[in-house]
Amino acid sequence: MAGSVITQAQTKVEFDFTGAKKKVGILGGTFNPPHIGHLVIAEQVANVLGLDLVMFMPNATPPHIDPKGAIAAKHRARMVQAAIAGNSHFDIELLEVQRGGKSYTFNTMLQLRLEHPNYEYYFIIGADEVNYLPKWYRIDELVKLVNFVGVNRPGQKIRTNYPVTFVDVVDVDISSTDIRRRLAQGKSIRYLVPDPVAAYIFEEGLYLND
Ligand SMILES: Nc1ncnc2c1ncn2[C@@H]1O[C@H](COP(=O)(O)OP(=O)(O)OP(=O)(O)O)[C@@H](O)[C@H]1O
Ligand SMILES: O=C(O)c1ccc[n+]([C@@H]2O[C@H](COP(=O)([O-])O)[C@@H](O)[C@H]2O)c1
Repeated sequence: MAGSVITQAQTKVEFDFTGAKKKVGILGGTFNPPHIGHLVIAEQVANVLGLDLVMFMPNATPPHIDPKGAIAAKHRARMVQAAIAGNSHFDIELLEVQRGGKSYTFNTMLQLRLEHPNYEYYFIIGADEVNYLPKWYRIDELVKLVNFVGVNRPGQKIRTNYPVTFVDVVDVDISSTDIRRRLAQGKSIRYLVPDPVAAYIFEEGLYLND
């Protein structure tokens, strides 16, 4: 009897060690600044797909857009930290900020998969990025490294031939562009970003002269 209990326990430990991969979402972004839309999509995708964790990953230099107007990565990373504080299944991934240069997702995911062989990755992107996937660096190889998860975004129709899992989220019509514009015009951003992010923006005087 005791022997079989021990055998069962040993079998279970072996199964957990070798078989069960952690399901980890990644929300990559410029986060210039992070806003409620980011938090909503991360939370709802995690909930629907049963993710153990979502890593918010600020880039260093965005690979495809003119970085003019993107404030220093250290500010964007601190704002992400402030935005996710208090949610135990959100965390920050600083690999791209530490590596510097253009943040190509293919390079990042190769590195992360080497560092965490027991993680299965789900890379979350909004509809605008889903439509842009054909232009991503080494996209045909990248789709084999991660599971892409696409979410709806107001004003964006989704069209893609790439393997993307769609998760329907509550429409949140908020963008970093609009928040920067509001700040430059002296308009309120309250409830568009978490309070600690707004506090950081005002303390540091970010975006006021855009
Ligand atoms: N309101 C939203 N609904 C759905 N997806 C979103 C939303 N906001 C951002 N995303 C997605 O989150 C990721 C990171 O977004 P990013 O940091 O570039 O914010 P953004 O609001 O798109 O910024 P910007 O307006 O400066 O382009 C992207 O994949 C983007 O599509
Ligand atoms: O690797 C690429 O070619 C690539 C092209 C466009 C976007 N990305 C990544 O997609 C994420 C969202 O990008 P953005 O510009 O919408 O913040 C962010 O992690 C980017 O680094 C990556």
